[in-house]
Amino acid sequence: MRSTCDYTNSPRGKTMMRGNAVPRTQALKRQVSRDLASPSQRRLPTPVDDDDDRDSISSHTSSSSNRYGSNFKVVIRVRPPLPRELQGDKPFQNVVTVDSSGHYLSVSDSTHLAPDDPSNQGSSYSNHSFSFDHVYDQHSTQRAVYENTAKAVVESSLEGYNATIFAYGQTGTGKTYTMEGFNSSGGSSLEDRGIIPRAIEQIFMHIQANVSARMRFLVRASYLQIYNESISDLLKPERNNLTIREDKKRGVFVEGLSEWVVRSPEEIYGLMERGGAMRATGSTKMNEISSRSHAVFIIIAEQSQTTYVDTNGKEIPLEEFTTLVNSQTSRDRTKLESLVRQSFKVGKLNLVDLAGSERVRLSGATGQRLEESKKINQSLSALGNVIAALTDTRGRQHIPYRDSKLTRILEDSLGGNCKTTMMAMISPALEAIVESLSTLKFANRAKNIKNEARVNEDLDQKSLLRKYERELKRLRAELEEKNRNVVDKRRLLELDEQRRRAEEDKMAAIRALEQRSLEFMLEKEEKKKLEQRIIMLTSQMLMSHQNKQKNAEGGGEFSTEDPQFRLALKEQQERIRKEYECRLADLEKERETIEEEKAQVDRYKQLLLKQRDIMIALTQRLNERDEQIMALQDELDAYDRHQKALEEKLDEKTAQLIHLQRVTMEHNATSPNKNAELIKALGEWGFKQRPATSSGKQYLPYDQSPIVCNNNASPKDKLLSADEKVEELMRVVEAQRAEYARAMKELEDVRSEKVSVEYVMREKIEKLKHGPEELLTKNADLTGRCETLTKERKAVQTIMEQKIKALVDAIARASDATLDSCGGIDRIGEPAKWLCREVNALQRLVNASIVALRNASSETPPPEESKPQTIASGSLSVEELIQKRRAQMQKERQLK
Ligand SMILES: Nc1ncnc2c1ncn2[C@@H]1O[C@H](COP(=O)(O)OP(=O)(O)OP(=O)(O)O)[C@@H](O)[C@H]1O
Repeated sequence: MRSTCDYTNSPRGKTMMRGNAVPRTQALKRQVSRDLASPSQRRLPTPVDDDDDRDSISSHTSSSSNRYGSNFKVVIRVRPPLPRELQGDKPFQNVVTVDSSGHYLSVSDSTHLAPDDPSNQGSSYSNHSFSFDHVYDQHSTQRAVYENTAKAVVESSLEGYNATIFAYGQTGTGKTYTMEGFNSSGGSSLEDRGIIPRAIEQIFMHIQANVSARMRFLVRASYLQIYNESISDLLKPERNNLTIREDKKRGVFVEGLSEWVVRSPEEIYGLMERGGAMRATGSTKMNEISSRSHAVFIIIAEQSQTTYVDTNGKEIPLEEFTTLVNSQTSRDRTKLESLVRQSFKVGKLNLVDLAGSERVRLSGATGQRLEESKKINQSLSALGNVIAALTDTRGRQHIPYRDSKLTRILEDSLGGNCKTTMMAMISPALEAIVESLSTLKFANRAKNIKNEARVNEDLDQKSLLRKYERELKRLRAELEEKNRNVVDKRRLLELDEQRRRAEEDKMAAIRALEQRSLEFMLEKEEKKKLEQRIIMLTSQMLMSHQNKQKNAEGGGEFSTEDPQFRLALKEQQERIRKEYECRLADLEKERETIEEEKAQVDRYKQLLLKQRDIMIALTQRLNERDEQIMALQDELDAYDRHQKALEEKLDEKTAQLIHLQRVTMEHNATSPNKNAELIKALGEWGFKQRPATSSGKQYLPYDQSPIVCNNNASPKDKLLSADEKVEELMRVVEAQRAEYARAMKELEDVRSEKVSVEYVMREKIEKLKHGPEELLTKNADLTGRCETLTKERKAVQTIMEQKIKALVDAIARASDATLDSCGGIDRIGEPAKWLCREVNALQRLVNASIVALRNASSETPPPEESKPQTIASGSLSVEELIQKRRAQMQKERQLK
């Protein structure tokens, strides 16, 4: 029996030709055997006869090519036979034939038989032909699968579409291998890389090629698995049992799923590896490492594109816009922001590796594997139901997306806003023919799903990239603002520095001005002095000139015997002497004043010392007072204690007295019982009772009562009767009353004395408290006055020194002038020499008085200042000056 099923001749894959078409079967059989005989000439077996074949193929092709623009593509991949299939009990039988065009495949369960094989006669035989967007045979490489199928899907995600690639198929057919590229037999190479790593590379290559100032990208990734109908985050394993939500803006999404921003393929590989390690896998008979969960790797690529337009809205290149910006002032630049247009696109790429359907009989699953198997098959059957509902020719009805987590997550990808590619994997082995056919039929049905994909423009401003851009813009503005502030601060500091320098310059100028005016004053003074000196010298010169004239008239000889000369000289001497005496008298006066001041300072010092002593004495007295106070306090305490004791004693006595009075009164009422009571009371107080005597006298007198009397020792006549005793006691009471009054008085005295002592003490304490303060104030006053006096004294001293110096200079100059006018020291006569000596003597006197002045005014004069022969301001003494001058004049003479 032979049967042929053709799933190829239907643009929507719905029209299936079933039945027993015997004549055509023969032809197909021949065709298949031809293909197998010569792979190079392999052609697609078609259910139609040879003549119709080409037409049929072209129509398929056109039908298939029509699908090229579809948003839901279905491709098949036939994996190579596995070692377990090749080395099984039965010899391996390949049942899948793939057309060389890469769009068709046929599955035949008798392909091992030659068409003319006589053993084939009468055996059962079936053939199934399918057409898909692409069919990869077992020789197809990972690269070919990616380039021909996945690349376009990834590209669309980069254009802003939602895109999904999901691998479907029986367990062990190569889903994980196709998606990830892992080869369990080991020896994985770069060429083995599957769709996910290649997609990542493509995404980052695209970014690298397109990223610019106008184009920015942001990539983030998530990884989840659906295991036993529970969603967990593979990159955050602690996040389990996640729920699926849906909203108008985001569509269907998993709440709480972590998203990871990635900047390089390496980062994303890291995530893949981490998630892959967390994925549920297990070993089954069908697959050594079998995925027990559906895994979804999500890559979201966001991109922002900036365009610039001119004021007319026409797009302009960035360079032109930059020139425009640079030509504006900073205020106008903000207006240019309206000429910047930004668009945001968000593309989402779902890379789904489904768990494989399995027949429990074949996989040998038990226990946990069996449970997993059931759940996997359940969700895959829900996926089948969704696809069936989506492709139902009766029109769109309820789509049971909510029947499983898988269909819910893939809602957008199945019939929604997405460009989807379904990759169905099959095994070429005969033993898997049932599963392969089931997969192919499933895929064939899925071909008819229609998706409506559109670019996800981020109109709601939800994209992360937009948020980042906004944040960046804000941060940049902030940075700019801060920079501006920094600049302002720097400028402020500069200005401050300039102001400070200007202030310094101003102060320096003021100081210079002050200095200059001081110098001017000094110069003025100097000038005045010079003028005086000139006047003086002129008068001297006049005099010497007259002398010279006279000398010339008298024979040209200088005569000291001339009475007129002598008179003039004497006058001159007199005048100088008076002048010096005058000045000396002034100096003496000033010296006296200073002396007085010094004496006063000494007095103040003495006073201060006294004050200090007083202070010390006061402190000592204070201490003594403190001690006194303490002692008095102790005394007072003692008084208090004494007073208290007296009071207690008095109280006691008063009580005794009252009682005695009471007893006496009662006794007076002649009551014998009371008498006994009195006797008892007396006994209690120490009055010892004598035994009764015949005479009725039985009480010792009071002065003997404190002593217990010996009967034999006490004369009977000294004993008292009761009445006598009472009388005596009355006397005693009286005496005690008097004693009490005295004690009271004493107490009063003590009290009053205590009060007066307290009062005196308080007074003294107050005095002691305030006494030192007053003294301190006085002391401070005195110190202030001392300081002022010291300052004044110093000022006077300085003035004196200046005056003396000026005087010395004047003397030196006068003597020099005198010498000059006389023509040198050798030329002057005796009187002039005498005058010089006088001058020198005067100078020495002045120097001595300076020293005396300094010694008098300074407590510890510096040693160099105490040199008597040195003038304070100059380094030479008067004698030295004269010597120097003489040497100079001698030199001049020699030269002449
Ligand atoms: N195209 C191929 N080329 C070479 N080896 C392949 C190919 N496809 C699958 N295999 C190998 O087949 C075995 C099973 O593949 P894989 O694990 O990918 O299957 P699966 O469909 O993911 O299974 P499951 O559903 O159980 O997880 C692996 O050893 C894999 O290396």
